Amino acid sequence: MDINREDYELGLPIIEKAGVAHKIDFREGPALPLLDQLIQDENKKGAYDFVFVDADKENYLNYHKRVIELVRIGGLIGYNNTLWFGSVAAPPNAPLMDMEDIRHYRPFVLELNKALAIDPRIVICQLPVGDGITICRRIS
Ligand SMILES: C[S@@+](CC[C@H](N)C(=O)[O-])C[C@H]1O[C@@H](n2cnc3c(N)ncnc32)[C@H](O)[C@@H]1O
Repeated sequence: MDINREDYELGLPIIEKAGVAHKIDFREGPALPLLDQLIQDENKKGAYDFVFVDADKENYLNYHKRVIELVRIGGLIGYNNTLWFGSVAAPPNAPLMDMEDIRHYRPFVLELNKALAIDPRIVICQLPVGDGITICRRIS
């Protein structure tokens, strides 16, 4: 899923070169209504092995509420940017807080991180690579 087809097409040559294009069912549009459509379909619930979320940070928690229903028990969900350039652990007066994007999205990433940490349906692992990826394994 991506709101922007051009972003998907950017990676498509690599997907084709890897010989896996036939596995892609690309959906263009905002992810929230697309996910809502998917969870209406009982056959899609618990049907996915792995979901990777790397889109608008404002909606990460909304994505989690839906994606948790789609991934199977034992399956994985990855959330990108969960360190948000280190800002999630930085003091409010750290120089990086002067950057508009960092300041704006930080509360959403913090909200997600806190919600994941106490969600009894998953166990989580924070990978401090790149901008931080939280891997969640659904356990119930
Ligand atoms: C940082 S890019 C990551 C793309 C991909 N994961 C990659 O690594 O190539 C973020 C993507 O989220 C998409 N995006 C932003 N808001 C979205 C939304 N509401 N619904 C679906 N996709 C969205 C953007 O179009 C963009 O392609």
